[in-house]
Amino acid sequence: MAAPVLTLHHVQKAYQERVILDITQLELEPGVYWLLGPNGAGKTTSMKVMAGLIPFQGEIKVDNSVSSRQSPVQYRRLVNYAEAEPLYPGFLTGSDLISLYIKTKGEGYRDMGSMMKFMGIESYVHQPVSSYSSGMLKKLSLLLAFTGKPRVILLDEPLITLDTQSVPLLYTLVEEFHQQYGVTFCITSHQAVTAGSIQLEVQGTTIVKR
Ligand SMILES: Nc1ncnc2c1ncn2[C@@H]1O[C@H](COP(=O)(O)OP(=O)(O)OP(=O)(O)O)[C@@H](O)[C@H]1O
Repeated sequence: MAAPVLTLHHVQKAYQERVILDITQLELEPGVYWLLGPNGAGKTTSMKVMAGLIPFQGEIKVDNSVSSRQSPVQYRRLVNYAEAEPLYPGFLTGSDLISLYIKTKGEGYRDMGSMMKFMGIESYVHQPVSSYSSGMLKKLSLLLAFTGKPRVILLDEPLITLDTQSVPLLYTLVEEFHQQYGVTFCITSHQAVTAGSIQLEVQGTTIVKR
């Protein structure tokens, strides 16, 4: 059995008094996970918790060493997150955002220029994001999730607004980053995710392996 990449220990998240997540222990070995569950089950909440973006009780560790609680900055460099509906200040260009991410996350596994070309965003990357369609914005946000040298990449609803030509490109990147760089993925989607071989399900307040 491979060592876990992500370990959730006594993780609890409540909005006001309502408990949304209550996970005693969950260990994710290296892999590509597809997080399933009906509307309102808690998938986005789980992603935000795992990304260290919202307050929660308990602790999450990367590689059993970097703690979301004790080393939040280092933790966030190791866990990248792409939101379901990304929002950025409209006056910034795609290039501004890419430069900012590279500055904070450091050099990536792959050259950003070739990834931009691969995802087909190089033709509009110098325009302000206020001029992007929702699909153009989505592609940019997905690309930003591949910056730096993360151990885990969380993709919340990556397929929404993505055109049919771009879906296999995303799967290729997921496969490459998993196989070549050992990145673990956790993907939420209401559509079948062919790249996701291991299924996780949000059941009640817990995440279980199917
Ligand atoms: N900021 C918030 N404040 C209060 N309640 C919230 C907040 N965000 C989410 N919730 C509630 O938490 C529950 C889980 O929401 P979440 O967005 O995680 O579900 P989801 O599984 O991602 O749903 P969907 O499939 O519709 O995207 C829902 O009942 C929702 O109303």
